Formats: sequence, C-alpha cells, structure tokens
Amino acid sequence: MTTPATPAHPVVELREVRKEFPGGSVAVDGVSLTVAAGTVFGVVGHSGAGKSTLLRLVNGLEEPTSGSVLLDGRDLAALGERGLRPVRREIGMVFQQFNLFRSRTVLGNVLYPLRLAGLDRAAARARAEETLAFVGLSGHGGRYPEQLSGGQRQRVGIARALATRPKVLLCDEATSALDPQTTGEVLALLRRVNRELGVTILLITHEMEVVRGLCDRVAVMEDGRVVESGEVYDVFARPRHPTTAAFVRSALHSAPQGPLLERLRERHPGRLVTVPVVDGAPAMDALAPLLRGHGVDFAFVHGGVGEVRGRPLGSVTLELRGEEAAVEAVAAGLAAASGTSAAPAASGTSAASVTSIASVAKAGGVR
Ligand SMILES: Nc1ncnc2c1ncn2[C@@H]1O[C@H](COP(=O)(O)OP(=O)(O)OP(=O)(O)O)[C@@H](O)[C@H]1O
Repeated sequence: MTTPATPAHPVVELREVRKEFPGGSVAVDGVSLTVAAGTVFGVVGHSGAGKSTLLRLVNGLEEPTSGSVLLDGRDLAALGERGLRPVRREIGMVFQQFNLFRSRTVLGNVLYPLRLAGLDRAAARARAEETLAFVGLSGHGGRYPEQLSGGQRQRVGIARALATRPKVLLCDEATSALDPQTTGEVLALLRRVNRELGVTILLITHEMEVVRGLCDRVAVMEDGRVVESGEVYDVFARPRHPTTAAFVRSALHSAPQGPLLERLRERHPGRLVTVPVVDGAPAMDALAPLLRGHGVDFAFVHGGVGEVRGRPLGSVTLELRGEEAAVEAVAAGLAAASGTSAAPAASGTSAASVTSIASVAKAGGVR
C-alpha cells in the first residue's frame, strides 16, 4: 500500500490582498495565491498589472491595505520592522538590472549579505566561493561587474541572493534584460536552484516563455487581479481568459489569426483547418484515418508542436484538398475529435475556415 504524498506546505501565501496607494491607485486588488514549498510559481502580466507591487508585498517593502501576506505561516504585518528583519533573510531577491555594487568585486558582492548576516570572514568567504561555484563562476571572484557579460552579472545576482541560503527566491523579471540564449542559460540555472537546492521560487514576468521554461504553476494578473491560475501545462493547453490566451499564443504555435490567416487563405485556396495537439486529446490521432477514409489530400501550411513541462503542445494548420463533401466530412470529424466547431466559412472564398483550439475559443472565468 502506498502512502499518499503529503501536500507541500505553503511557503508564500497571499490572502485576499489589496494594495491601494495614496491617490487611489489600486495596484493589487483582492489577490489570493499559494506558493507550495519546493515549487516554482510564476506571475505573468502586462506592464501595470500589479506584479512588482505584489513582489514588494511579499518581501515586506509594502504593507497590504487589507488582507494578509504570510511567509512560512507568519503574517508579515504582525511582525513589525524588528520581527521582519530575520524573516527577510529567508528571502533572496533577483532583479532585472542585477543591482550589483559596481565598486565591489564579484566575491565582494556575494560576501556582502553574508557579512550582514553576521558570518565571520572565513565562513563567509567559504560560503561565497561555494555559491559562486554553484552558479558556474569559480575563478571570477576578483573581477568587477562591468567586466562581465549580462548573463554572468545575473549569475552573480543569483549567487548573492542564494548566499544566505534563503527558503524562497523572488525574481523580478530576472531575464528581461538578457538575449534569448542567455535567458535560456539563466532559466536553466534557476531550475537547478529549485531542483538541487530545493529553493522555492516566486517570479514575476511579462514573458510566457519564462513561465513555460521554469514554472510549475502560474497566475495571470490584469488590473491588480488574478484572472486565471493553475498548473502550467493546463493553462497553456486550455487557457480560459482572453488575456491568458493571448499570452499563450505569444509562446506557442497557435491557430493563425488576423492578417496571417488572411495571407494563408490567399496562398491556400482549399479548406484550412487547425488541429490542436494536446497531450491526451484525440484530435491528431483522428487525422490520418479521417484523411484516408475520405480520400482527402492535405498540405501543412502553418504551426508546429513544441513541449510544455515535457509534454507535447501546439497546433498544426492544414489545407485539405479533395471533393467538397469529403473535405467537409474530414473537417467535421476533426472538429468533433478536438471538441471544436468549425468557424463559419469566409464569404466569397472556396469554403475556407479554421477550427480553432477549443480552449482558446472558450473565454471563461478564474480557475
Ligand atoms: N508607489 C506607487 N504609488 C502610486 N501608484 C503606484 C505605485 N506603485 C505602483 N503604482 C501603480 O500600481 C499599478 C501597478 O504597478 P506595478 O508596478 O505593480 O505593475 P507591474 O505589473 O509590475 O508593471 P511593470 O512591469 O511596468 O513594473 C500601476 O498602475 C502603477 O502606476
């Protein structure tokens, strides 16, 4: 008999948190979320959605107007400035612009929080060097930040944040100032921080690629509210809120829309159908038998399949060619298999329409 796994305890918890600034601007409006120990939680949203304020509420730099923020079960507001100090040491911060001391060496930057925490010189140095080795910067301790690339600077930023062995790492757009390749390297490092050191990570970003590459769970914020949240694969595969769907489209091969769809229609006079590829959903399996059964030919015209959290996800758009009734039957069969209904045929063209990913088509409420 197997013992059911005990759910990880919450490291960060927001309960109905509202933050209103003097002048009436409401940056965070009734947000509740839970970041379980050992997980990576992403908050995604456009500029002004309230992400930075949310992070500042978690590290105690802002106090909620109402509601509560708990770190490992302790309500930050109840601690007072004195009580907050040791709790802040359990939090590491990683910033978009790295925020390193330019006048200190790499080693000096990593030593700083350790000396502040009261470690003696030898212990601090050993810890700093160990942490620099973990982030792949052994031998760089004597260099200055301006002698490093952006990716190396962020590694120093991460080493500095990790040096005091925090329980939770808060990442504020940690990769937004980096090119795509360096972003990938920093995300891989943060994954190691989570998996090998067991550090819980709460990150804010406006890039769905970051969520896709790193997070276990995600919350989508808009106008201070969480409009959708859930397991990353589920949110990618079946986004329910239009804002989420738009974020997902930015990171995936999704059903073509707008001018792209018009161009595809011009190039491909046959019927266009988009087949979602979702782990466990039958649409792709239905494709070959339907085409064979109805004697319909096809061409791939758009899309592709990638991976989210190690599971396949994407969509492919096909042009179906053949007898009108046979093409119609294939399109209907695919729509049935993917749980979608075909969009109405575009007027004035040969019955061209696109079945859209079911989940994108269904705008819904908060999960
Ligand atoms: N100190 C402040 N005083 C007044 N209004 C503020 C303050 N800080 C943030 N706001 C407002 O709260 C809202 C949310 O801002 P916040 O910076 O948290 O959003 P964000 O999602 O992090 O955006 P960005 O990515 O641009 O930083 C904005 O309308 C902003 O103008």
